[in-house]
Amino acid sequence: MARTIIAGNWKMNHGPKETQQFLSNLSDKYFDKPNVEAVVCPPFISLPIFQEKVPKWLSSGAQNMYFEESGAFTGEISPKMLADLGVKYVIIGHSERRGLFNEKDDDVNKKVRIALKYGLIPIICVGETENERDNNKTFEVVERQVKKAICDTVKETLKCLVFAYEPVWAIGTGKASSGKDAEEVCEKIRGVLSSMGDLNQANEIPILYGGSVKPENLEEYLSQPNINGALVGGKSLDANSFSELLDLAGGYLND
Ligand SMILES: O=C[C@H](O)COP(=O)(O)O
Repeated sequence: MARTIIAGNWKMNHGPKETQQFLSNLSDKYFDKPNVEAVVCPPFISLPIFQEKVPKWLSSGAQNMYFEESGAFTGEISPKMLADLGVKYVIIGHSERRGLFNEKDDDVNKKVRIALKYGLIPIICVGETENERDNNKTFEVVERQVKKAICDTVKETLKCLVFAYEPVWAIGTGKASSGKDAEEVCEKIRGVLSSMGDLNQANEIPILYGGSVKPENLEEYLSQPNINGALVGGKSLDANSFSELLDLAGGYLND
């Protein structure tokens, strides 16, 4: 059974000062829950202060990275730099990277492979646009994204991956997918993973849902057999709502 993860993606929000404030607000609110792994992915510039102040029960992630180790790549951050800083996770292939920065399946694959080389756990984002959904292309798109993201990775590394199913139309729109619809796609993702490795390995891979997750709808996703947590944007920015999500997940899993 895959572990449960609640991961916050701050996107381009919270510089070092706000990061410090967030962590100090969070420390008054939340206590370690052994059954839920909590992750926050701040912007690059806030990662050092986050690493310095983060409580033991909270893990860090980057929101992106480049697929080369070093060199003349102005403005980029390498996997080695993230690993040296002690960052644990890295989001790869978020739809904002794919859509706004023209990131292709092939780039995603290169990033996944080098992340694994440096011991970073990739949170690989997949998901269809509204137009693709309207044209019944959801399964086809997601299957392609999953397969391409991990092609040429060794079978043994499958267990080091995390996937996030984020329908593009649900991100930041307040138009969350229903639990049932998200489950169908996450079940499909697990099936694809199983066909590329084996069922046991596939069952160990956390598959998160992302897109307008909030305390009011979290349980709808956690109650699905193939959804193992959430990748949260807006509601992870504030220590109150983020800790509420963690508490709800911890409480739900204990019931
Ligand atoms: O990475 C997180 C997702 O893009 C979801 O963002 P959201 O919770 O603001 O819809």
